[in-house]
Amino acid sequence: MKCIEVKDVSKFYHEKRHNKNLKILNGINVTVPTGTIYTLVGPSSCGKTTLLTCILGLQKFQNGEIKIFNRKIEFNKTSKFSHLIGYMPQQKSLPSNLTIFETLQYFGNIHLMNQETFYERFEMISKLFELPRKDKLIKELSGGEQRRISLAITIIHNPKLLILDEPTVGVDFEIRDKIWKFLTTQSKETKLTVLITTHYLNETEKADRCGFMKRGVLVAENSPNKIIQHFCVNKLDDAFIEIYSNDKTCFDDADSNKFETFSEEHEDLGINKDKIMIRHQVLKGLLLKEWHRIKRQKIDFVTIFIMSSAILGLVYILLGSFPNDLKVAVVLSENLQKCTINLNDKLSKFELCNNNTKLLCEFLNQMTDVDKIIYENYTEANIDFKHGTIFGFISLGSNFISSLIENNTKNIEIHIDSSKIFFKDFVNYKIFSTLEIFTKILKERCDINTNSMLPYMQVTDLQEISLNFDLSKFITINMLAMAAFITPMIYSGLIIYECRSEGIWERTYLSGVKVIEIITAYIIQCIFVSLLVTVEIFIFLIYVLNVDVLSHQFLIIFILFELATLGYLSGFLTSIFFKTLVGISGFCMGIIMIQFMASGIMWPLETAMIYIYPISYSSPLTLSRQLFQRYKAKILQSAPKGLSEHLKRVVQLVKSHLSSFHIDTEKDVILYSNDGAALMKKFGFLMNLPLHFSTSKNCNRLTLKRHKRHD
Ligand SMILES: Nc1ncnc2c1ncn2[C@@H]1O[C@H](COP(=O)(O)OP(=O)(O)OP(=O)(O)O)[C@@H](O)[C@H]1O
Repeated sequence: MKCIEVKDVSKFYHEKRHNKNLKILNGINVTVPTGTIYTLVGPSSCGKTTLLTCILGLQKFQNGEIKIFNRKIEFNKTSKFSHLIGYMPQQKSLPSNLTIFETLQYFGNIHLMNQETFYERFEMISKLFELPRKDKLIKELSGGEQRRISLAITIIHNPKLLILDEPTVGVDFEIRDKIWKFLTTQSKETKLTVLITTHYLNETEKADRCGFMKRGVLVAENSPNKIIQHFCVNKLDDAFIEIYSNDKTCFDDADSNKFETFSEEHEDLGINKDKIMIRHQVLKGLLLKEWHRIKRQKIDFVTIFIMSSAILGLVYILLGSFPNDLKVAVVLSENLQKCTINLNDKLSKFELCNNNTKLLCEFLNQMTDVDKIIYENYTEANIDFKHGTIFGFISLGSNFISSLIENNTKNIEIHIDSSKIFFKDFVNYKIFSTLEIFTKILKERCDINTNSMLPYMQVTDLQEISLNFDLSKFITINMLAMAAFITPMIYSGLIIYECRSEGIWERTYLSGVKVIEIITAYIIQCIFVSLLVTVEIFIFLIYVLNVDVLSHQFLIIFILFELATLGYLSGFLTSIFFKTLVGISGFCMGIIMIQFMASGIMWPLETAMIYIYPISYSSPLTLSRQLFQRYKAKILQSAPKGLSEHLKRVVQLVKSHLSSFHIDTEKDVILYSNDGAALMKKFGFLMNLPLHFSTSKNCNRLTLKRHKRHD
């Protein structure tokens, strides 16, 4: 009976660079009878591994025919033989973070072994190959130990055919002897067929037949003894020299003819006719392996997952807050330089109101949160401003106070670095609010009529006074989406890379695991990871950041989950298209950055050119943003600093003048008064301020409408 039959097989690789075909196998004929050990020898690169992978259906070949168990082999369709074949590749192909037991259990599961048989085989193999303690991690084993584990995997399911690619490399003499004893007894007692490649010719002598390959051609095939006799030498080593140095051949056709042709008997070997689409035990094996991996890499796993919360935490800490200690120069004319900034003295009305220097000091005192640097000289301040060492400067003339009261703005000059857009707004805001407080002081403490001062604020250099510093609100929804997307993407991309680089997939596939089973296992992992990220972000939002998710919890959960799933799938697809770590991580970063830019997180999309829109609208982040918008979901930081602070001040100001008022930080600001004319006189200036409000007047009501925001 022939177990393997290779007839006239040729294979070449197309070399793109040289545009020519590189022939690796050239009309190879190999016959391996059932119950025999066949060694394939030959110099490095002669095509031994290529032949084995063609036999296993892992590689395509251009000409010829290969049969195993009387069945024609087709590329990528060997799963029906999986339980009959054990393949040990040249690379170790082991999951480095699993223990010896877990590794063998994984292969036991995907081979559908029942528990009892598995434990029996495990004990037997452990003794036979003198395996280390079963709870030792694969990565902790020596090279020789790992080879033994690799061989143990190959035979755990008691296959009928073993295809071993240099199994004894790096294995000590004693164990090598044991392995060969095992192979020879098994071939005799259980009709095990073994096709083995090796560079050790002394091993070859123990085989029933051996084939010598040279540059893709089988140049000799016979039993070791017959080859020795044929060349009239004492050892195979000498025959090897005759074959390779002197270009001699040795075939004995009679030998192969003595084996019977294929019979229907092979049908009884139990060709896999499994019709179940997803086998429970296989799925369990796949998931268990991933679970063990997560367990072993828990620090990496937790670190990746904490990233989501860390991103959000940083957004809340860093964005939307006021900048600290921005250097702002204050140029004071000579007679005002005596002013000390930290003047906190409780001054009497007379001392304060009749002394411009004191009033100025009070004015500067009100300008908090900026680092005020006093300059004596306008030119010096201007030079420093141009060099960028100070962010802006205010030059106050000698009669600044009186001119302020008289509504004469010539005595104040404000320069702000507008290239730093957020800071510009902040400094504008600071100056505006300082003036606002200052006018209040003048009014309340000095009884100075400040009404005439109010219009002053319209004519200063403060072109764009943004009262709204709740930047975090705009960014948070996007960041939330980003955080949910990033972690699963990176996780799935890297996990798949790790599996592939370990070489586990090839072995898993050869063990008969179906693509649908692998996909199902990934979907389950995807759901698990996405749920984890969703729950993590949701808990972080509510319990750590104290974010009010209002009544849109389910929408937020849905969007987070959907984004995490899309992130996971993106990582999965990335790792399919890119084979290297650099490719996967680079592409993941690229996708993240593209989404970051194109989804309007960084800058409103309305400003983008129209051809960016397709990219933008294909981004999951844009879609989720739109969902938020559509359902008017609100995610508010517990205390959006800028807006609420400012509005509180406006409220105070308004309160002191108006009979009733209604204000809501999210809605329009509506000011009511019994006297419409007085209302407009006192607060008409608000209409001219280019705030984030637009205004409309209606008799006794002044409405400050919030502009539509991009989020
Ligand atoms: N994907 C590929 N593309 C191009 N050439 C390849 C590819 N895979 C293998 N080869 C070439 O095919 C030849 C045979 O490789 P193969 O691995 O079969 O050799 P081998 O006899 O098993 O060598 P060794 O004993 O060193 O393992 C080598 O020259 C190798 O460079």
